[in-house]
Amino acid sequence: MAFTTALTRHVAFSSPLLRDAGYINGVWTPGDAAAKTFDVLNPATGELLASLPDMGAAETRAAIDAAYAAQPAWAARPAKERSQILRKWFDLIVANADALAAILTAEMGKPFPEARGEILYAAAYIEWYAEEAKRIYGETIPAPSQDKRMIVIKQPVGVVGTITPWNFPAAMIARKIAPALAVGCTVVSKPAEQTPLTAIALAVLAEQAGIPAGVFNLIVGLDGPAIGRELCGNDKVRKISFTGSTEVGRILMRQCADQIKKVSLELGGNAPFIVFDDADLDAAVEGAIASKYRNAGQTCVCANRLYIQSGVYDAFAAKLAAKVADMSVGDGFRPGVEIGPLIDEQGLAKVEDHVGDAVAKGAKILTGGKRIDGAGTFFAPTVLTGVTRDMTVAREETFGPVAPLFRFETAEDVITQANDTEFGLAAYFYAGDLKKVWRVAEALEYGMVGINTGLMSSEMAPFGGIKQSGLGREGSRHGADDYLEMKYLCIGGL
Ligand SMILES: NC(=O)C1=CN([C@@H]2O[C@H](COP(=O)(O)OP(=O)(O)OC[C@H]3O[C@@H](n4cnc5c(N)ncnc54)[C@H](OP(=O)(O)O)[C@@H]3O)[C@@H](O)[C@H]2O)C=CC1
Ligand SMILES: O=C(O)CCCC(=O)O
Repeated sequence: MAFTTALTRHVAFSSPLLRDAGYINGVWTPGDAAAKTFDVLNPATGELLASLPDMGAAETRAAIDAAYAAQPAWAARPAKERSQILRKWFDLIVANADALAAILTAEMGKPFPEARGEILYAAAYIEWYAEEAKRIYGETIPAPSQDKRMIVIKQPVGVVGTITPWNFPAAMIARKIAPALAVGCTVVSKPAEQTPLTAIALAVLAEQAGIPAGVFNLIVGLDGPAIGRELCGNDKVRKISFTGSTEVGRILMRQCADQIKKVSLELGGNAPFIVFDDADLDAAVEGAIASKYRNAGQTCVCANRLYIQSGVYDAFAAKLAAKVADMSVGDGFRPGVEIGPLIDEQGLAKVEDHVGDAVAKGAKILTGGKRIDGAGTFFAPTVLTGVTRDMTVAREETFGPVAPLFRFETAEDVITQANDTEFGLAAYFYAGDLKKVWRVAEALEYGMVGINTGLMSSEMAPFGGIKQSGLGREGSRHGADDYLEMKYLCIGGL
């Protein structure tokens, strides 16, 4: 049986959106590996949700061939037509938001309202790039002589391979596929093994929207490395777009080097969240909760290190701990739950390890600090004080609901500490003084800086990092550039 009653109990109304297959060249196919399957579990209960075909390199190759064959005709369509098809996909996703959110909560664990928010966030990227499809402008350049004209046109890069993580099973796919399809690329997409069902449901709606066969292909499977090797090594694929760990990003970049394949990488973070003495403290606490505990702390832009200036350290810690202690933890389908399970045992073990290391080196637990016994992979939302830079939480992304509070004295000192990491994705700070706001914003070595806010993601803004947090930007008008080649035309003899 492909889908279990544990799944249909939650998502019975959305079963028309589910298939127990990958999607290659417009056909739902179990692939050559039909005999092999893999299990999708609900992290809140440990229950089996579905068994899916475990596809690998052979199916990936078939999908690449289909995408390669479909690409010229897709690119040749007027931009307005591609735009209208994407717009229809957006409309269908919004119309099915509850059903999609139920699938997402069942396989990933985030609370249902948060899952619904993610579905609408994912849809917003599709809407945005449906609009941008019509605005891929070139340029004319004043020529150095009268007999010439110089023009730049933009063309799609070709077939794109996307590899995405489990923490945003809808949004990460949407923000890669939408710009790719909008500008005329075709796609072979591989979702994380923990969360393939949301991807399948999005593909079902893509088919209904009229996205032609071969334009969007989906491979589901356990063997990420084998699928990745095929995507990176196959010369019909012209670009890889990846979101996930820095470690895997590095592997993919190396694998793409042989063919000088384009890469977009959205990798790990180690976000500082700084609260200065002159900040609005209540707003800073709200911002810290929004940034730190969103998705149970499992986002690459979650605050990872909270730096609090001495004058407000104790007051901030007390206010934050009081609110965090009240957060409701549980199955994401239960009304009122704010923190769902972590994705799996491995994720839970990493969080336990970070807290254990901090406590062993002298940190104090104000609230939380331990796993919650039971079937699911739950960790109590935690606040740690007395945290110092020799602790693992200072260097590594925890990816869990743990707020470690560091104390600092001066702006110069905190900027040095905040920048003392190989990562450079997101940073946040709360301050009142305008001069300080500018100075600190400019000094932070990050791709994105939230100032007096803990949430800044939007399809309208360029999302991405510097240093070892990645290459390229997703969202905004800049996000389309990652899927375009520039071609210079020089017309002579005029
Ligand atoms: N930037 C971000 O948003 C994310 C960061 N992370 C960070 O990474 C840590 C580990 O999480 P994890 O889920 O293991 O992240 P990974 O980077 O391992 O997984 C992300 C995606 O990459 C695939 N993948 C894994 N190995 C390869 C490979 N060699 N070649 C091609 N694709 C591959 C995975 O497939 P499969 O699922 O089949 O293994 C999945 O689809 C987290 O604790 C967190 O710190 C994790 C997720 C997202
Ligand atoms: O962790 C991630 O990579 C997803 C980022 C979510 C967001 O867009 O804010």
